Amino acid sequence: MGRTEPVAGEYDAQRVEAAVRELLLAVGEDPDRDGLLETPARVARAYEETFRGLRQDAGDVLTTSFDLGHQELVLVKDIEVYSTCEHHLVPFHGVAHIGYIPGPEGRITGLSKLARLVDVYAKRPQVQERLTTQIADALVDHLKPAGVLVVIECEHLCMSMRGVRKPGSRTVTSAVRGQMLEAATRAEAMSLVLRG
Ligand SMILES: Nc1nc2c(ncn2[C@@H]2O[C@H](COP(=O)(O)OP(=O)(O)OP(=O)(O)O)[C@@H](O)[C@H]2O)c(=O)[nH]1
Ligand SMILES: [Zn+2]
Repeated sequence: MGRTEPVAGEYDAQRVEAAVRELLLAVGEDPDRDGLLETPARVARAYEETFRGLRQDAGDVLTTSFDLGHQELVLVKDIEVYSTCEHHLVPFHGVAHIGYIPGPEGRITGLSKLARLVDVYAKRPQVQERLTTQIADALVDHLKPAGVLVVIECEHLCMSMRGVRKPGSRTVTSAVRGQMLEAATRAEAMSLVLRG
């Protein structure tokens, strides 16, 4: 079912731990001081979660689908997104709005599965554009919907806490597929997304 995605290798916690120790040394810290002793192991545990999506694909989460014969828009708004910018390895975070119109086969997925799908792609080194299109394409592949709209709004900490230092700016990306490309349908979905 769906297109095959590259599956990452096993998560190597020991290697992450060694790399974090090396990183601390490289920035001039002492990884053997009291407060940092457990940090490499802690970061290794945390990164397992932060990058868990590398070892998952959409088929792992879009497991439940039902045939309800409903062929109108389904929109889930304000799904929290925490991802990691692949350029600086710092977080970007915000919300995703996912809308789809079931296809003639009428397949509907559980609402929670849409939020899980966001995490499959967010829990990887990412750029926001790719995150957006991967979610849309996964829905197309797995649910065969008549149309899909994915809108993501995020603040990138690489732009807030360092570099250009512009806290509060939000980046909005969208991916639109199928019937949702039609002006009236898209306008209806977007007005629901923007309605706060
Ligand atoms: N298109 C896109 N750009 C991103 C994303 N996350 C971070 N970036 C940008 O990636 C760019 C990397 O630019 P570089 O010039 O290689 O890196 P840099 O010297 O650290 O750049 P500054 O952030 O401007 O200090 C920056 O402009 C970031 O704002 C994203 O999700 N999408
Ligand atoms: Zn960045």
